[in-house]
Amino acid sequence: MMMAVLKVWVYLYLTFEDKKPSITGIDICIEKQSVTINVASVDEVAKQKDTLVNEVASLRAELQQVSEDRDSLLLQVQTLTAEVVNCEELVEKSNELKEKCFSQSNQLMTLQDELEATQNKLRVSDLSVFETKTEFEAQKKLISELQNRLEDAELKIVEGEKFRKKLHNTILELKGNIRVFCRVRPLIPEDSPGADGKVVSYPTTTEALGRAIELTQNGQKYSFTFDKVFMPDASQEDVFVEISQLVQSALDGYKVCIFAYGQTGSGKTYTMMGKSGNPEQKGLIPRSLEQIFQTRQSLQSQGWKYEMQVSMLEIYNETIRDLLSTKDSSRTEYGSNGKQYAIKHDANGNTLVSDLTVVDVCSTREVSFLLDQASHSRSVGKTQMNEQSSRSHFVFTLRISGVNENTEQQVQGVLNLIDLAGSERLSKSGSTGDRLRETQAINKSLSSLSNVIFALAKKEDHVPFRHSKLTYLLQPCLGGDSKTLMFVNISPDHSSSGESLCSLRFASRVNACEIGIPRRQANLRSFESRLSLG
Ligand SMILES: Nc1ncnc2c1ncn2[C@@H]1O[C@H](COP(=O)(O)OP(=O)(O)OP(=O)(O)O)[C@@H](O)[C@H]1O
Repeated sequence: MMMAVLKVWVYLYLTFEDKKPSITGIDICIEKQSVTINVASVDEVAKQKDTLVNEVASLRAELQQVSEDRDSLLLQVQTLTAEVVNCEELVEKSNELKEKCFSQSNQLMTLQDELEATQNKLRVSDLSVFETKTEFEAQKKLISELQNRLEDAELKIVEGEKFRKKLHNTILELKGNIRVFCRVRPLIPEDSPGADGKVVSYPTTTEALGRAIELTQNGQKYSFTFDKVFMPDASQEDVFVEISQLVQSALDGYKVCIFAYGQTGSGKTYTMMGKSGNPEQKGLIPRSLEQIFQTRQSLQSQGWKYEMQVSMLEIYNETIRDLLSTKDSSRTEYGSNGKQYAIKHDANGNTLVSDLTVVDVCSTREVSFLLDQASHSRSVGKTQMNEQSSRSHFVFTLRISGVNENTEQQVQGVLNLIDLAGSERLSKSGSTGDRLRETQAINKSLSSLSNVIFALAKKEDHVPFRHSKLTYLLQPCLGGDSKTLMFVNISPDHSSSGESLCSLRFASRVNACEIGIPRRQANLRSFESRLSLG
């Protein structure tokens, strides 16, 4: 570009310099012509002059044209110079871009290398993913196989556990002992502050697991073993599962008796009745009834027809009260005449309480209604131990009479479910006046129970069943041929450790009692319209 501009300059200069001598020559020539004016004719001179003037004019015009051309070329030169500057900038930019391009192409090459390396890696990964996938599929198959095996094994365990329980029950039946289940309730807000639940512990050795309990009192540890120990986290369902077979045997014609023993507030009512309004917290009584009515339904297909009768009583201050009686006056045994509610046992070991209201029932709903009715009638008192302490022994009895139309077989079973009054000692209950009398009466029946247990454990000839209404009512369960289970309920509160120790000691003695082998009441049809209390 620079070269082009230079060339234009040189051309303009040369053109101008080229014309300059001819113009100067013309001027000289004119002067010379003037000198020779005398020689040539005026006309010729004039002619020559005109010619020269014209020539000068044309040369001037030509000069003008050249100068204009020069100006235009100068303009072009300026434009071109500006363009050259632009071009130079562009060249600079282009150089920069070239450099950039170069570095980027370098980068690109590096990236390409990297891409290639990554692609190689990807290829390798793809391969390993494929291998992993294949391995995963194999593992999945293995897991599914193991799961199936586990399910089978679990099923076998459940079956084995059922079988174990059955054998265990059979062994216990053959031994003829009263079975004892211990249940420790969780700590509740009402427990004394600072209670840390460390009073009770549970040994974990294979033979002790789920059966042993240790209680620490004044730094000393006392160990007990029962047929089953339920820790505080055991649900109502967990507990029911363990007694469901026993309940079932009432339908097979056995006398079954389950009672809950323990100090006030230890969880007896919770275990037996549970909390109403919450299906998960239903106790053993409602659950047992549900199971019995369900099984009754399923046994129909085998030709069995059952009739069931319910009675409920409480022993309060050594007095029997009929909880299902609709007449207020006849609710206690001294209501209308002193002969009411006399306890009698027949030769078959069945118990009858005279004049007690017995209601035929066909469904769980009917029994629930009766349970509500009974709970209203129950006497509930207040002591320092438990705001809503039940001060009476509650006895629920379901009599079952079954006939098989196909085999003509007849069975008579009884299910007694008993929630005993609190077993606390007088000094601790803080009772005075009426409450003291109540506590003494409760203690009398519970100490009678203890005496009966002592006598049975020692196999004494005379067992003092008649010393209290409770023991007399329970005579067939404690000394006869029924399947009897006692729950000993324990509070984990450290302030209850003394009472808990007494309860556990008593329960141990109960557990050692042999009451004989349970006898099934089954015979061929000779149907009685009313069953006596078992
Ligand atoms: N296993 C448990 N889980 C949760 N709460 C429980 C459990 N056992 C007992 N409780 C609670 O502890 C409190 C006392 O229980 P409960 O009334 O059953 O004692 P109790 O032994 O029947 O007393 P009483 O001798 O006065 O009848 C209740 O509030 C009950 O809900």
